[in-house]
Amino acid sequence: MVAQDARRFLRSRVRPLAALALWSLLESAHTFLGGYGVARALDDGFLAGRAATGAAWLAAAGVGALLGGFALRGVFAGLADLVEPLRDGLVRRAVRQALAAAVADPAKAADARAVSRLTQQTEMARDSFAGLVLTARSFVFTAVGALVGMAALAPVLLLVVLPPLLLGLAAFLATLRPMAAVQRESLDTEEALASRVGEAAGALRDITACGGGAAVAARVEPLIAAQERLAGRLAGWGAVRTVALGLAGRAPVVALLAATPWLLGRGITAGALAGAVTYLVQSLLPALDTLMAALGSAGTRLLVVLERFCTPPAPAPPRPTTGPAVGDGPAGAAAELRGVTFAYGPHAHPVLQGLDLRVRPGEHLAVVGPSGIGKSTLTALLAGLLTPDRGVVLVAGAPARPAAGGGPDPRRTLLPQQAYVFTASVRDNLTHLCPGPVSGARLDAAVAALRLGDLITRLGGYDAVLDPLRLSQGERQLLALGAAHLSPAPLLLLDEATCHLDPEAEEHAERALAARPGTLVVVAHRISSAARADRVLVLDGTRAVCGTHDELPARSALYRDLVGMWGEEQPVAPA
Ligand SMILES: Nc1ncnc2c1ncn2[C@@H]1O[C@H](COP(=O)(O)OP(=O)(O)OP(=O)(O)O)[C@@H](O)[C@H]1O
Repeated sequence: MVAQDARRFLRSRVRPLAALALWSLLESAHTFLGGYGVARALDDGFLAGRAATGAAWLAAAGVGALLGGFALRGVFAGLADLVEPLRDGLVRRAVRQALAAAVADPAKAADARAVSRLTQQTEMARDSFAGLVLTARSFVFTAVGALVGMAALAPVLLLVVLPPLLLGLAAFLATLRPMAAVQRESLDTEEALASRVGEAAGALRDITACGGGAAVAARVEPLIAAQERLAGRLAGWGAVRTVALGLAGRAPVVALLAATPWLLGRGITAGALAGAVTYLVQSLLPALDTLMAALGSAGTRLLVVLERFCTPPAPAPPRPTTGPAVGDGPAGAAAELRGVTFAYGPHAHPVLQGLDLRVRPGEHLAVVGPSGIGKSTLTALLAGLLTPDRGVVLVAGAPARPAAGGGPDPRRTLLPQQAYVFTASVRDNLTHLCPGPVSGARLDAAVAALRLGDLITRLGGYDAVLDPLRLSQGERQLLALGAAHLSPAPLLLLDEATCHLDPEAEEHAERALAARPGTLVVVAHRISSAARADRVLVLDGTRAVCGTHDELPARSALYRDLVGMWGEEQPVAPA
């Protein structure tokens, strides 16, 4: 995959590659002149007693160095044409992958990996690629310049220098593939180890409480052992690579020195020998060392980053579902859960699992179930205060999310058991969920609907300032219910928001809120509250059943028990 993409990219960048090659060719002239100038300066100049000629050849080598500098400037300019498009392409790919993931699962929070890909990883790929191109190109053209120079001085020099150089390079190239495989395996093991240790770290308290230390250690230790073994293998390959490099870089110098008497006997001049040593020590060795360092660090980084980009993201795991949506109805639901699974923590038992639910516009739905079964969790998910681990929660067709800016959400109002009342006028307490001013007539209508008149008179009228500490729990709940009635949100979620009212006041409040335009979801505190609703959702472990109060006893043993055990006026969920 990476190789295929790399080939396609390089084919699309023929012009910048050709420009780089031309500049590099000019740079190799500098290498050529470096050794050749030294040889000629000795043979034709200083050793022949012609100092001026010697100095002229040295000057020519100096001009070669200037030419090399000029060529390097061109190389850097051409490099940008090759490297920047790579970065742009990777950025495009990262954006496409992030968008595809967001479209596939709109409720999921933004993937942090996408941000890392867009910023750090694309920069890393660009820098590594630039470093590799620079060093690989420099090595190739330096080698060409040096070998052509030696051939120009005396072809027999190549006979001595080339075999150890080629042997060393072949050995080095042979290490690339197995070393990359070990490196990849090592990275995979490292990631697996990090994720397993991360899992364990998130559940240390539970592991200790359950005495699960040995079991966790048994899962982690094989990975640590594998990592240690792979680190050893990597070090072994690193040693082979160093030997190969030593062979390619140093052995030609040793061979040349060892063959000097033989070469002198064949008429090779001292100048040619000095030129050859200059090529090896001044040009080839540094280029080889830089290439090795670059391949070892930037090469590995580039390979890993490109693999991350080129491997298509894993498809989202299939959504677990408990069958057809509870409360199926026509499209355009007021609120909807699709395959929702939620747990309080990565290792906690899910409170809801694969729950499908559709609440119709204008419907009055009651949610019942034993204490701790997940009723509040369900309302918090509908309110967008919690995000499902899997699946989607939609309110009026859009993912449920907390309101931007922290203000009241125009799509839903959630009243918890602890009513929110604050030190301000009665009017402010009743209208704080409304975006604009509320007319006196609307205020009066809501107060009448909820029968709050007596309470407000007792408190001193709409403009009296409230002291929340002097209100009873029931009075606070009544004021909060008044605010909910006035709120324009089409979805009203009551999470035991009437638990401090007597059954009669509760019935009146619920009927008033159900009569208000919009949809009402009530976590029922009494069976009478469920009996009033259009439908009842019975939460039973990770199972859920939805139906009318009349049909549910036949369909849900739990509902039958709830009705039978507590009677019509008793709490559904005992505290
Ligand atoms: N913030 C939290 N962190 C961890 N676990 C939680 C948290 N909130 C609730 N739980 C657990 O999740 C489960 C469901 O809780 P939830 O409050 O949704 O149940 P409930 O049916 O509303 O209960 P009740 O009728 O008592 O209010 C319970 O086991 C509870 O202990």
